Amino acid sequence: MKFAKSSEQRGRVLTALGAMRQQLGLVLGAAQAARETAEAELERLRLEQRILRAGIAHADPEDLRHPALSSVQDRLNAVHTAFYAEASTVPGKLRQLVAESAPGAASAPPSDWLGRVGTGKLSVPPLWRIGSSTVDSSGPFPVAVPLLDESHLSITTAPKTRAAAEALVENLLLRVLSSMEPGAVRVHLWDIGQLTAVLPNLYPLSRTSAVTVYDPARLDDLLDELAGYIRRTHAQTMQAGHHSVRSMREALGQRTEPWRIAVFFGNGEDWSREQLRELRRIAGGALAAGISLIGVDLPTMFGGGVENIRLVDEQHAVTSMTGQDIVVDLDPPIPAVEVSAAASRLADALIAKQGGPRSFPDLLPAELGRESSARELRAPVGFYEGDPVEVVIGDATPHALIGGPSGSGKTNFLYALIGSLAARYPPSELALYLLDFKEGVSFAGLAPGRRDASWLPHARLIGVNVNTDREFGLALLRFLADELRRRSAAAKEHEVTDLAELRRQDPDGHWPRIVAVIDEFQYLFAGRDTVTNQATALLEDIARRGRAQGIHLILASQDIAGIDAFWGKPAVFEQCTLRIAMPKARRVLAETNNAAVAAPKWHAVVNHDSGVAHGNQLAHVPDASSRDVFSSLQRRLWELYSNEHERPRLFDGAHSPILEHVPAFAALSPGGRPQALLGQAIEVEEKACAVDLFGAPGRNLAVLGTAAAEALSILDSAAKSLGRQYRPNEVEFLVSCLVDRCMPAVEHLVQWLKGEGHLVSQPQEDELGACLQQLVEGPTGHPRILLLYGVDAALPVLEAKKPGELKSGLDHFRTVLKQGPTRDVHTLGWWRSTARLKDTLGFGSTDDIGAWAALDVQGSELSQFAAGQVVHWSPRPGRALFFDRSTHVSPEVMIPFDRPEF
Ligand SMILES: Nc1ncnc2c1ncn2[C@@H]1O[C@H](COP(=O)(O)OP(=O)(O)OP(=O)(O)O)[C@@H](O)[C@H]1O
Repeated sequence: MKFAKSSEQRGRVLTALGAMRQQLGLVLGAAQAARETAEAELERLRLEQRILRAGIAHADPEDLRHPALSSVQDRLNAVHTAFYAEASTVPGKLRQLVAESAPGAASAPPSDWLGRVGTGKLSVPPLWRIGSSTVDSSGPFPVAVPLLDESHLSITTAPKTRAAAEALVENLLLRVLSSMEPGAVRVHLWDIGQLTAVLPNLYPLSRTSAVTVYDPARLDDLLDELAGYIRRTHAQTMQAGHHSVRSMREALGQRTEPWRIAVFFGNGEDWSREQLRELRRIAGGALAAGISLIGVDLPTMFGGGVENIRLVDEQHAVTSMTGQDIVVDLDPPIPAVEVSAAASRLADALIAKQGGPRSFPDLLPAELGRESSARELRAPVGFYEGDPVEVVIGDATPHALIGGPSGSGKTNFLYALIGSLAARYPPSELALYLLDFKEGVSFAGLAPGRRDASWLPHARLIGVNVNTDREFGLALLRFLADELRRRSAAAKEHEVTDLAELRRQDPDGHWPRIVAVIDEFQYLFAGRDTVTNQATALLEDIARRGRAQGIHLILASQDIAGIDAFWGKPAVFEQCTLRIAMPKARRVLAETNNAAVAAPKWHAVVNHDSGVAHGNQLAHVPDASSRDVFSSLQRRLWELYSNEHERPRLFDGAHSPILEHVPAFAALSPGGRPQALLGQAIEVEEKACAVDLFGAPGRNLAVLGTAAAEALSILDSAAKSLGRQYRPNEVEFLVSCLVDRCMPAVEHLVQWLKGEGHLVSQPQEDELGACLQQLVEGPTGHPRILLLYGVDAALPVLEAKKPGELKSGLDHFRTVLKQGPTRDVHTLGWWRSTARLKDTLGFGSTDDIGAWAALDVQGSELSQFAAGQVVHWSPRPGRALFFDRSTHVSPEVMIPFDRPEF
């Protein structure tokens, strides 16, 4: 049973194996057959190839005997017939294609369009006619080449065909300029050999922006311009999320930039390696920026898309569009007079459209305050050939440097910029801090004035006449550095790195971009002193870190002086990547960039590339600073925003404030810790310098120096401000004046104090000793303020001891200074020299004078009263140096209040 089963199994296996063998045989047989067929086909194709190469007439006799010949011949005959059947339809198809792709002036005969103004706006015809060709009896068909947005063109001439090449280019340009609306296309012409004009018939257009002719020696200028333009447009289109000007135009449905055609007439000679490299680079990026290049006899091939036209003779050419075998009959040149007349008409149309020279209102947007500054600030400052030229303050160009000699229009430029920005961004998006170190009041009009009550709502601070108050510049820088820190901290808290992100994360925060304009900023560095050192450190910090936090500097100066000021401070200079050069400005742009030398009056070279030539953009800056021009915008902005925004702080170095007008004085009232106001602090915020008179040793004040008006002002404001903090009969002023010419002023103060209901006693010189003794030895009682004018004059009397007495008046005075403050007796005294103060204090410590205000006293004399530190102080009228050891690290400059003379 078992045996039967296994033999059955074996039989099944053998059958299966047999079947498989048969299948394999079949497969192998088929493979063999297929291989033979393939080999025969290969043989046939090789034969076909040989015959095609040599032609049947010259074929190898061996091949003519080849068994596959007849099948090869059949196939070739079939292809031939099919080709000619198809070819007869080609001219017709081409006619149709050109009619569709090259409408109007792009292909029609000149008589149809020459002299008419084009209307093309958003798109350009893809093809442009250059001539025609004939291949069969069906007649000529048009030959057209791609250009704008599509391709570059490379033309090579044969001997004696140069004029034909020029006519070809001229015809093409005329077709383009006549198809598109005025201003839509700009042509740049450069010819290596032409010392007169290139394409002279187009000359009428060269007085407009439509055609610019470059001097043969200034190829670099053209290359720089094109490279700079490509760079700018690239940045702009990428930022807007597009890869080319064309896609941006199509997406936006509006033209943001004109098309450009740059024509280079070479002569086959070599260019410098650098120029060739630059040209190839330009060719690579040009089409995306809307630039087409036309090269005639150039020693290089263009990168990017290019079509070639090779002139065979004066009327004929072959092109890469049509292939080597088709000869193109070039369109005949248009008569010169007709070209000139048409060019004039196009030029007139463009000029009419551009509407002549632009003025300040043309810089302003249709609606005020619509832009957001989250990413950057962008505003036009002028016009080039009718088109606006913008300034961008943002990531790549966080800070600006403006230079130009006196009278070249820097201030006017600043007004144009400020106006254009303020009109676009509301004050919640843009805060301006404006400082002018010039002797003058350039920005004063932006603050409320007597003639015009309006102010610029974006301005937070306006500093004028600060030429002698370098400390005010320092104060502004300190303020900006503090704001920088505040913003950095907020950014850290929200875990973001820049202003745009911070604003996204903190939509309710108030984070405007801050623009600080400092005119004649080099004053900050005028002197080898602490102001210069501190200003340098602060400026570097702000310049380096301001970009991310939306704090921007605009530094203006009369060129050399300003640039020299950067010696040893390259960080600031390098961060100012936006350069504005007024005509004849030197050293604002890169060393080899001479654009400012050639800039006409009332123009500026705007350069966003650290002054390198390819970044040059020339702009005519409209008059923004003459009467009523800026102020009419200011009034509109003021009407729009002044309700929600405070008026700017005006710091005018030429005018000292009046005590009674300052907010710190108005805020004083009885009840707190008494505070003597001495003058105005040189700070961004309006703030007074004050001494706290509390019950601790040293809470006395010494005024030092001979400048009587300032000394009187300081003591006057100290007394009046203290007076405001006591109720009637609460405090006693003991007033003694030992300087005759100051008597009337002191008397005036005494009357004022009495009028306020305060107790006033006026000890005479010979009573002073006894009075001082009384203050020390008598009962404490009510607070007393000792006001002593010209203490030094009293010293001889005070020093004298009365017979039988152990202590002199001076001894009592020293005790008053030492112990008085803890007994509610504070001395406010005026010494006319530091030596006399030293004499007064004797061997005692200078600590008893806890605060002082120095007038015409040299800094070196003051260090002993400032804990031994080096004191930099060059006395100047109307200013004092103030130090309070309980609050100051180092002394600060102060402006004594204005005190009417008697
Ligand atoms: N673009 C302009 N169009 C018409 N007038 C202008 C223009 N720019 C400046 N001006 C006029 O020229 C004069 C000098 O200009 P501006 O005060 O701006 O020069 P500046 O370079 O700031 O000179 P300085 O450094 O001496 O102050 C002013 O009277 C101004 O009105």
